[in-house]
Amino acid sequence: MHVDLGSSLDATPGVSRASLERLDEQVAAAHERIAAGRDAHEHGYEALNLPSTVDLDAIRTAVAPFDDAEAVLTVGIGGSALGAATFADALAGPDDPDAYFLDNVDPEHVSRLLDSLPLDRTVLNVVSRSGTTAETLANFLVVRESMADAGVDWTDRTFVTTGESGNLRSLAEKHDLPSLSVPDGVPGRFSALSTVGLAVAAIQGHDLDAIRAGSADAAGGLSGSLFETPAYAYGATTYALAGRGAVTNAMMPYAERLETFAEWFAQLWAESLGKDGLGQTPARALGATDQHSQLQLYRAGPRDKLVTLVRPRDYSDRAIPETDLDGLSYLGGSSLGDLLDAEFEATEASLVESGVPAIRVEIDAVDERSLGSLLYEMEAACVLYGELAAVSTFTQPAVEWGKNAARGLLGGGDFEEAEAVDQRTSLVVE
Ligand SMILES: O=P(O)(O)OC[C@H]1O[C@H](O)[C@H](O)[C@@H](O)[C@@H]1O
Repeated sequence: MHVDLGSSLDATPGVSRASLERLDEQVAAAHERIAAGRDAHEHGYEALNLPSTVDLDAIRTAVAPFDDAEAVLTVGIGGSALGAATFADALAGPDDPDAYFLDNVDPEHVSRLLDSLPLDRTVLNVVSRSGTTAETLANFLVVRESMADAGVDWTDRTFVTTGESGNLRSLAEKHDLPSLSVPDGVPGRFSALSTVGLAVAAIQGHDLDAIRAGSADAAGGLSGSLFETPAYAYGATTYALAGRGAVTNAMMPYAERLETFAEWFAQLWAESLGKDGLGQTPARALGATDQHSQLQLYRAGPRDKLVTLVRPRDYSDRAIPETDLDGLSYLGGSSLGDLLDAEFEATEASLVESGVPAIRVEIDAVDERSLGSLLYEMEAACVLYGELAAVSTFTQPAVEWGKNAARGLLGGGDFEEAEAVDQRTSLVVE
């Protein structure tokens, strides 16, 4: 990824080149810590070793029985869905099996989706690192029943990705299902480049080697200076801006195919860095669409934001037909890509003009190699930010609290968090 920090210099809030140079000493120390964590295979840091540890052949072998699939339905949530969905939405071609994701338990949505799928030609991909997430297991039971009702032997159509033990692992063993393991030490939101994120890409026929090559390039490029490492430039600058008041980070790709990437980024940034009263709220926007809605706030609202503008440098373009319609001739002979690029640059300039910090992130193209690199570098940026902020990047106690409360309410165990539900105050207005 290519990072241009220029539009964040001297904004309000903003950083100066001198302050980034001072911060670079802390970046060097954080880089040492990250390298030591990777060498010792520590929890979380291990995710940054995935380019060399992921077993692509194991993924290909696990999905080989499903080479006739017309659709792949992933049942998973959070880190067990968003990485795979990012690849699927970015890379999908017209002849690929369709990818669907059940990452919610909205009953109407689940029923409608199941009614629309050719279940006898669908692969069911059940993913849960812990093997205990209620939404995932409930959806799995519902899909399994639908398959049975449709006369489909679900054991022929299902594969599982989970930890070495737990409910899902036992189920896979009991029914002799093809399965993959979630690698040790890799938290869900850092697992896009592992078995968790790559199995759907394999079923869709995408180039796993190129994804890995892109992430390996990025891993090889990590150095002790933010001025030499795009991932650290992004992580250090977003950290510095948050400390100066930019507590919201609007992630705004200018490519429809990267819309899900912004969702993936939101989980990575929010769950990893939202600790101890610190963090930076990820907002999701899409260029150019959200120029016509959210940009007003970004430019003229509270001075608590930075905008990350993302775009591919190369894409297949489409010409705009010539026209003699009054006032529109300037569009004719141009292209949709020219227009989108102009919108990107105009938006960046408008933010600079009003003093709002922006960071420009460019990738070569929306392809396997660039995505492997982009996801790896955003993970490295996040880990660096967490080191600089001294937060526990790889845990999510606040999320676990809510999971326990919900499980307790459903009678899934004795969880004291569930008591808080009865203790809430209500103030009803009808
Ligand atoms: O993969 P699972 O164990 O089912 O977890 C799925 C998700 O559950 C929780 O909400 C965690 O906070 C997320 O980080 C995780 O990605």
